[in-house]
Amino acid sequence: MAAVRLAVRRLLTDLPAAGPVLVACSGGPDSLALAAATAFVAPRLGRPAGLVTVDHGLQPGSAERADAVAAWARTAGLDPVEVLRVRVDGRPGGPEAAAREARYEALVEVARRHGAAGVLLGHTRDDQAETVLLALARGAGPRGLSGMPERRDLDGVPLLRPLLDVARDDTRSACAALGLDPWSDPHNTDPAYARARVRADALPALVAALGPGVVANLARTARLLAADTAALDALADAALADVRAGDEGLSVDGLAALPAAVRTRVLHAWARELGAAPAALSQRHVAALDALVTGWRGQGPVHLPGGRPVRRHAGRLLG
Ligand SMILES: Nc1ncnc2c1ncn2[C@@H]1O[C@H](COP(=O)(O)OP(=O)(O)OP(=O)(O)O)[C@@H](O)[C@H]1O
Repeated sequence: MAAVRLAVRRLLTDLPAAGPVLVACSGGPDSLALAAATAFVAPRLGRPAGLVTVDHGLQPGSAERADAVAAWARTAGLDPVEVLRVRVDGRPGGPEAAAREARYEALVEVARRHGAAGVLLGHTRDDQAETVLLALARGAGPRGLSGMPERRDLDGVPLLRPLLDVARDDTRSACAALGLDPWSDPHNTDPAYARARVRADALPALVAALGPGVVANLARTARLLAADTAALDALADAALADVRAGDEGLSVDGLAALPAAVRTRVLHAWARELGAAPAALSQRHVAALDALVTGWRGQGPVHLPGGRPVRRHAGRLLG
């Protein structure tokens, strides 16, 4: 419990914005331990704290579970406490992605309504290690290997992850020590999901082969790469401003003079500006844009996701 409380205390002490924090709680062990720690720590720091639980309506008994989480939260002194019932069907993508999208939409709405300083999520160090391993396996670049950020703004609402350096075993022990009975999400153990297989098989195999430090080390790699990625992103922001050729696209000479790591980030940012959806924009698109600069042999336009063509003409990239 001490580790979880300390992590929450650190986050709340450093939080600049006024207003309540809202714990997003599924009823699972990680977010339940987070909610319990927040209920303890926040009043001592003079910070109002509430809880939000989302009922996706996808599993039998989900409404009762959400109500039980909310009832517990009220007894723990959290206020406001809200159960948000969301509709998941009719959204694109698989059911998991649709549920996540609906959940984040609802969390942002409730945070805005309460003028919240942030929404607290229960991702742990183990979740971070799994994320890094999954990213490595799909050949991700430094951004993917940076894992989940400790803080990110979604539509102006800070999403905060205070437990990224807390072991999952600690959240489980904290729940046990408090006599809480967390809910087990069947998806977490369903081998149909890559993350569940990493959790059940891949990470334990790595720990067995390389030692117990592996989980913390993977999370550390994420932190190191997050810092480097942020620095490169800042350089790329400045470089994009430098290579703009007025309204006439980007200067090829300016782009060619940049280090590749900065240039590909500039091209990625510019493609997003031109309307390419980030999720659809792959390394392949960016490599094709880069080839217009560094591998020029008179090739035709590059078609960004969404169909917009980018061509090279008279020393410029035009979108
Ligand atoms: N139904 C929900 N309602 C509110 N918040 C949720 C819900 N589901 C997930 N979250 C938030 O998102 C975080 C990550 O959820 P996810 O299901 O990916 O992870 P988890 O490791 O199973 O977490 P937990 O043990 O808390 O369920 C949770 O810790 C919680 O903060």
